[in-house]
Amino acid sequence: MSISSLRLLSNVIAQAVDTFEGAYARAGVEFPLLDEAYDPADPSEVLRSDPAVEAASMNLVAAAAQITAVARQPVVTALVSGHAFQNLVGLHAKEIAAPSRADPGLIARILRLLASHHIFLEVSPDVFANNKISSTLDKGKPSAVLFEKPEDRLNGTTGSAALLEFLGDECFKSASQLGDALLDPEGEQNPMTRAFQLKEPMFNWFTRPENRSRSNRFDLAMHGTAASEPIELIHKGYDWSQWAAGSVVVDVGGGLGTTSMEVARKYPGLKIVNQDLAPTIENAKAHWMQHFPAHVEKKMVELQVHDFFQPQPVKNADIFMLRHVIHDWSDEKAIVILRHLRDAAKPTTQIVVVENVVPLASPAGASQDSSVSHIPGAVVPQSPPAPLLSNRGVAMAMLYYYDITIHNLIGGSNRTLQALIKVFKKSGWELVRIHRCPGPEGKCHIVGVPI
Ligand SMILES: C[S@@+](CC[C@H](N)C(=O)[O-])C[C@H]1O[C@@H](n2cnc3c(N)ncnc32)[C@H](O)[C@@H]1O
Repeated sequence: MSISSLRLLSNVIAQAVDTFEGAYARAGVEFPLLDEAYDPADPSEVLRSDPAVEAASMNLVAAAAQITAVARQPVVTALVSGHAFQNLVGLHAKEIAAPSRADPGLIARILRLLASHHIFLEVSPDVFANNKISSTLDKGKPSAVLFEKPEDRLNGTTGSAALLEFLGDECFKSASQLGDALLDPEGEQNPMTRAFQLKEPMFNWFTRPENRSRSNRFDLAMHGTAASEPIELIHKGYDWSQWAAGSVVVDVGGGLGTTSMEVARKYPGLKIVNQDLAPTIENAKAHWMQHFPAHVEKKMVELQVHDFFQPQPVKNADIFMLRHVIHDWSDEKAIVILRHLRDAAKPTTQIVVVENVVPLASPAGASQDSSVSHIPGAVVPQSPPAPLLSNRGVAMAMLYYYDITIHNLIGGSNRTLQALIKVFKKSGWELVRIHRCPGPEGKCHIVGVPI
């Protein structure tokens, strides 16, 4: 990369800063400070989801990461990346070292590492406080209460802390086995199976009584994905209004039913069937009674135990929705799931797969290739400014981290469009349309009809 490319990157950064400055000045609010606690309702945080601010933020993150990669010694970048898994460990400030009976010196060193990544503040030597980033994980309870009843620690939280715990536990421990599995082609290929000595896939293992707290944490963690992917996005792609009252939406592997609940709130005439494994459906019943009892009382939602590797019992579905489900599984298993839905479908049934379509990092990456350009929504409308990577690099890193994490846990993958088309076709569905939701993550609603 030449010096002029560095200049181009710094121009991208300067332009993004201009956009931030203009938007905050016009709204008359201060830009949020990192040293303050996080409050999602604060106008300065709300303004972050303004489309222009969001786009500028993506460019700024991508350019800042790219200019860092160029400017820093390559070996230092490689070594810092090699330690990146440590960023996933969320810890409290020094004063809770006593109830946790951890070594306060070690706690301080870990917190200092996090503070160096702008997570927590070291306000004076060995004294740490929350900042905006660490406070997103606050469980809202004093540490004495948390340690008195650790099994209740996540109750009543948004799910962000549950998601981080899941990343630091099952995901991190599984990731430690990825290299060994790769270099042992004759041995066990699934990193989580190696790490936890499993005899069954993660989700079946979760249903064991001794894993109830892991399963509860996972359900809450999935609910917590709403923090980075606002739940209203379900209305910003697929057109739910095309379906008359009485139409049946089956949320396959729906978890607590967070997404179908949002659909039902806006279209209360739709009948929801939320399907999942038994322990999750038990949690889903409590979740719906707490958050949308009216729909339960009107019998407009059925919370049904169903294993999606078995024939689909609902034969009158208008929509089968699968959010973050197909990406959990290998092609072979995803085809079994979708084939059961195809066998139960009416000619007019649609499937709506809610997940990301992975852009390649190559120059053609964002738009995929011309063989798919006839599919509405296949081509990404906007390319990032040069010389940013076509997939916006580190600004989209989460997508690629999750891709590898899903592989480590259960052998699934975040798929490219071509891979999705293939899986749809092999299970009797034609991928007809993609709705790209606004926002940094680029979540897609991928629509299929029976072949
Ligand atoms: C990644 S989560 C997504 C949950 C939900 N759709 C959401 O977006 O929050 C995958 C879901 O698939 C469920 N699941 C896994 N194996 C299953 C099976 N064999 N049958 C039914 N559900 C299953 C899990 O319990 C979990 O709730």
